[in-house]
Amino acid sequence: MQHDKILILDFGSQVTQLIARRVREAQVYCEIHPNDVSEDFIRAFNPRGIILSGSHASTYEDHQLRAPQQVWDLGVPVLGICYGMQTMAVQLGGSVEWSDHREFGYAEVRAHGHTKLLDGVEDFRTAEGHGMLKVWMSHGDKVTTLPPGFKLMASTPSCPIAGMADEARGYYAVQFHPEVTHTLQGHAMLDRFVRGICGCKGDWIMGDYIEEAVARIREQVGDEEVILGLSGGVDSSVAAALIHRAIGDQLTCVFVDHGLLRLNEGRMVMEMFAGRLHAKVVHVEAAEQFMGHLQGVTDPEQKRKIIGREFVEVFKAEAAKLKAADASAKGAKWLAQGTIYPDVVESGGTQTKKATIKSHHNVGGLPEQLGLKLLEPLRELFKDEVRELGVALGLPHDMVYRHPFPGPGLGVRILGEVKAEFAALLQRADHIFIEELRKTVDEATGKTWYDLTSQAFTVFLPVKSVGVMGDGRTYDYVVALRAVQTSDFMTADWAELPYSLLKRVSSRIINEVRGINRVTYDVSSKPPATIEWE
Ligand SMILES: Nc1ncnc2c1ncn2[C@@H]1O[C@H](COP(=O)(O)OP(=O)(O)OP(=O)(O)O)[C@@H](O)[C@H]1O
Ligand SMILES: O=c1[nH]c(=O)c2[nH+]cn([C@@H]3O[C@H](COP(=O)(O)O)[C@@H](O)[C@H]3O)c2[nH]1
Ligand SMILES: NC(=O)CC[C@H](N)C(=O)O
Ligand SMILES: [Mg+2]
Repeated sequence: MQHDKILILDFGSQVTQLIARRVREAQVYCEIHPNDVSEDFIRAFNPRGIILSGSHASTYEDHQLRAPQQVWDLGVPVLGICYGMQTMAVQLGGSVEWSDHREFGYAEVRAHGHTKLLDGVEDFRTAEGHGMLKVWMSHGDKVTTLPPGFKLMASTPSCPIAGMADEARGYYAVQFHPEVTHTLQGHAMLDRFVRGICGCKGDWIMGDYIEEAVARIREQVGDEEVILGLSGGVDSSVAAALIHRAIGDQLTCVFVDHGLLRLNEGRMVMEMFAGRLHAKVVHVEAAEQFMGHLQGVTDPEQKRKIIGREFVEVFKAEAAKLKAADASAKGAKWLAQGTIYPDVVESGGTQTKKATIKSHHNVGGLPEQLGLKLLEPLRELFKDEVRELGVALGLPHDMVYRHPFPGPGLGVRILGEVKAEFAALLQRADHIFIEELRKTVDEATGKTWYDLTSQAFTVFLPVKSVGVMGDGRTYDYVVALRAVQTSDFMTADWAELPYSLLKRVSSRIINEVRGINRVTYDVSSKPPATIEWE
């Protein structure tokens, strides 16, 4: 199926991904590519419209950072946002200047004249009858001369040209950021642009996408065998359900129990996938192997490396077994992964060198060592689209809306040396915390505290403290509860859980988990802390 497509050219803004999110919410397919893609690429992409993102750069300092000429030759509508507006102005004959008045944050913008983009889109009206918009601004430079053919579309007192349009050519530009949620009508504007102005149909719907994805997987894979690392997390579960829908028993899922999973996780995953979906799942009991190699190791990075290495070992062994068991000696030719669009965007192009805070581990990097081709059916989707797809595939809501769980599991939630007895205590304490979060409804929003937090878990501290229970002295371990709210996991705030909830969790853990006599709550944000403790 051919979808109508929007091309987003990225000039390096921090919020380019959000443009794509908003366009997808308007049910229009779009992709983000670097601003300097080749003209052939643009022609082949065949967009119905193009959006130019913001940037940290200035047009009068960086003379190379421009939209390719093809953008203006293609004859499709173009929307410039912030730097995208400034480069549009400069490239089409207007001008941009440095301004001593920087605007950062909330602003009120007045709409001028009638344009297809802003007509009827407003937050309030002034006494004089001007339509006003509440927006988010982040700029120092501004357009000072309109390019020929353009008219004024919006202004603020300090930025007289805050929006401009050449409607005959379908060119629109705004100095503010419609992609961030602080711009209240931003969603409406982007929807207007992609559907109303570019004429995209709005055919990007997850329920319909299943059929298309299934056909594509069948075509790619043919009659070959696929293996997939199944973690019970959202991405790998949805990938498994989708691939299973496409090729049935040609898919073998490998679920590795390293002894560091959540309570009852192994049973839950097997019931779901083997029991309900009738997918082939190999349940690898590898607790001894992982625990054996972790014995005596206390350094967090070393623990992560060992766990990553053992994942690879298990996979190699399972792939070899599969090959040996296959009478036709074909064996698995494909490794499926739950890679999603943010993974693709974050690992592509414009990344700067960053310090290693911790080495995240999953089974990425496997294909080279295994000699398998890579199957990544979710690589075009954002997390919430993956979730919608999961629901459309019939996975239960609770599974699809789970908090993420790191590959190394409880291995990075037991500080210092990992021991089976610590894991057993932690599993039970964590289970109580999650159960109470799921049960407790916030009156103001009507949502459970599980849904109001992005990630919540319990950390085991290998220190003992003194307590008193039933008139006797206890000398037992301490756990910390952690609950955070975040949209991207790059920064996070600790969640302001109700005291009554914390009280119930604490008293249940201390009463029900013998071996723990003290519960604390982690009140650190990221940064400077990280979400996990190791
Ligand atoms: N216990 C495991 N057994 C098999 N594969 C695993 C296991 N843990 C992690 N993986 C693999 O590592 C990948 C990356 O893990 P990651 O936690 O980023 O994603 P996820 O578990 O699929 O989803 P979520 O982000 O919701 O936890 C998984 O998709 C899965 O293929
Ligand atoms: O698949 C994963 N493998 C890992 O090794 C790993 N380490 C951290 N995380 C998750 O990443 C997010 C950010 O965590 P940090 O603030 O602790 O770095 C949080 O959601 C963490 O749970 C991992 N996920
Ligand atoms: N966010 C942006 O795109 C800013 C563009 C430009 N550097 C300015 O400050 O005006
Ligand atoms: Mg996971």
